[in-house]
Amino acid sequence: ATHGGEHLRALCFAPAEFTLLRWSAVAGVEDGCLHHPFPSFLLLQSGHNAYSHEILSVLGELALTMDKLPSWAAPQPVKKNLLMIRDEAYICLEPLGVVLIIGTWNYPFVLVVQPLIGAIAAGNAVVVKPSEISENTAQLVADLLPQYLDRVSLYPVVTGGAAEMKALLTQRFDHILYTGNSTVGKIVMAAAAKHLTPVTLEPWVSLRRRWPGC
Ligand SMILES: NC(=O)C1=CN([C@@H]2O[C@H](COP(=O)(O)OP(=O)(O)OC[C@H]3O[C@@H](n4cnc5c(N)ncnc54)[C@H](O)[C@@H]3O)[C@@H](O)[C@H]2O)C=CC1
Ligand SMILES: CC(C)=CCC/C(C)=C/CC/C(C)=C/C(=O)O
Repeated sequence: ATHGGEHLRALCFAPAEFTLLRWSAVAGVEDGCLHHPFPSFLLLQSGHNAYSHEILSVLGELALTMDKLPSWAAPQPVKKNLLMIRDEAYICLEPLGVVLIIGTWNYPFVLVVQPLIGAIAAGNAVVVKPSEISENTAQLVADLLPQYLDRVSLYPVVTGGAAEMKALLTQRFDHILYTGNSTVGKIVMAAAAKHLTPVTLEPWVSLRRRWPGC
C-alpha cells in the first residue's frame, strides 16, 4: 500500500464529494444485481432482507454523506487562548491515507460499501477486500467499483482468501476496518500493531460456511 501524500491531500473533500455523486450510480446495483450474473445476496437472503440491508442502507448512507459532507468537511472554529488572540484558529480534518476494508460473507455488499463511502468522503484511498466465501459478491464488487468510481486506482478491490490477506497484512495501512470472526480479528490486529495502525473491529464467532451461489 502506498500513501498518496500530497496527492491525497489535494484530493481531500471537494473531489470526494464529486466522487460520491458519481457513486449515486450505485443505485444501478438496485436494478443491476437483479440481472447480474452473480446475484449473490438476493439468492442467499430473502429478497426483502437483501433489498433493505444490502441496498437501501447503502443508498441511505450515500444520501446522508452527500447531505452532511460540506458541514463535516468545513473547518471547525475553536476557542482561542491568549497566545492565539491575533490568530484565526480552526480544526481542519485531514485524510488518514490508505484504508483497508475487510468484509465478511453474511452481508457481503453493505459491509464493504458502507465503510467505503465514509472512507472516500474523508478523502482516503481504500483497498477493498470482500469475503472469498461470498465469492460471487466479491466479483460483483470488483466489477462494479471501477465502473462507478472516477479515480479507480485509488480504490482497488483485492479478491481471494487467507493467502491474499496474509500478503495484504504485511503492508502498512493508515486504518483497517475488519468484520469477521474474532480469531482472524486477532491476526488482523497483530498485523496492524506492527505498523501502529489503528483498527476498527466488528468481530464475533465464526459462522464460516460455504453458500452455493453466494
Ligand atoms: N459486528 C457486526 O456488525 C457484524 C459481525 N459479523 C460477524 O462476522 C462473523 C463472520 O465472520 P467469518 O465467518 O470470519 O467471515 P469470513 O469467513 O467471510 O471472513 C472474514 C474475512 O476474514 C478474512 N480471513 C479469513 N481467514 C483469514 C486469515 N487466516 N487471515 C487473514 N484474513 C482471513 C476473509 O478473507 C474475509 O475477508 C459472524 O460471526 C458475524 O457475527 C458479521 C456481520 C456484521
Ligand atoms: C437497514 C440496516 C440498518 C442495515 C444494516 C445491515 C447490516 C450491516 C447488518 C449487520 C447485522 C449484524 C450485526 C450481523 C451479524 O453480527 O452477523
